[in-house]
Amino acid sequence: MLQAEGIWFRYARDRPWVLAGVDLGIAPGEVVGLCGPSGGGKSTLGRVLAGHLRPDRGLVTVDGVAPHSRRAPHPVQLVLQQPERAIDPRWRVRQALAATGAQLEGVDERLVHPSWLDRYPHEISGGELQRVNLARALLTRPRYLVADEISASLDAVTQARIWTLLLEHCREAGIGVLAISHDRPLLETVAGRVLDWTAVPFGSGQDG
Ligand SMILES: Nc1ncnc2c1ncn2[C@@H]1O[C@H](COP(=O)(O)OP(=O)(O)OP(=O)(O)O)[C@@H](O)[C@H]1O
Repeated sequence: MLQAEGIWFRYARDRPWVLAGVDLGIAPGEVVGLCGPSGGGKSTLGRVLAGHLRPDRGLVTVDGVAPHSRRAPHPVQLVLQQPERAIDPRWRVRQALAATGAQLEGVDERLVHPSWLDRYPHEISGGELQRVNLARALLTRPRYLVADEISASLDAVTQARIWTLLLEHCREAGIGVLAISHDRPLLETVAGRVLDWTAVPFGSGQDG
């Protein structure tokens, strides 16, 4: 179980709280959608869950344990909207995948076509690069995936393809997913339940 309990976070002491007492639980293999207003703190929560940001208060645990080892890949992997910002443009796809430390034989050809391996990021399409980015996260064998607007810049067909691949992999491996998107119909298609932060706003500037 991925559990976030009483998470408070702000980017600086003189800034308003972005997350103010957020609780969230995601079971293995469960797909949870998160939508809400722009600037509401969804991406911030994703970064806290994946260990990129440390909460000011509260705890994130996976099966009751707070992930902490810097040597092992984090059990919660974050996949972002712009894969070109996540992958070094000077690396070929093969090198970007190998940097995870995993064996490349483990790369699923449904996600990454072998012909892409010797190309640079600018030599494959945006949708293909996002598939490489997703494969990179999956190669670390995460327990949970935070998919933050991963298909927002893609056309409808590519978007559907990415989500089909992601859901297939996560179902097979029992990976829980937090899907963050402005696209509520998309979330209702991919997720078992959708949390709407419009109804319960965070980041409303509470002091605490
Ligand atoms: N690195 C940062 N430094 C300072 N403030 C930040 C930083 N990143 C985000 N913020 C602020 O934190 C708040 C929440 O941002 P966040 O990106 O988490 O919201 P969001 O719900 O994901 O928004 P969107 O739907 O537009 O992506 C916003 O007010 C934003 O300006």
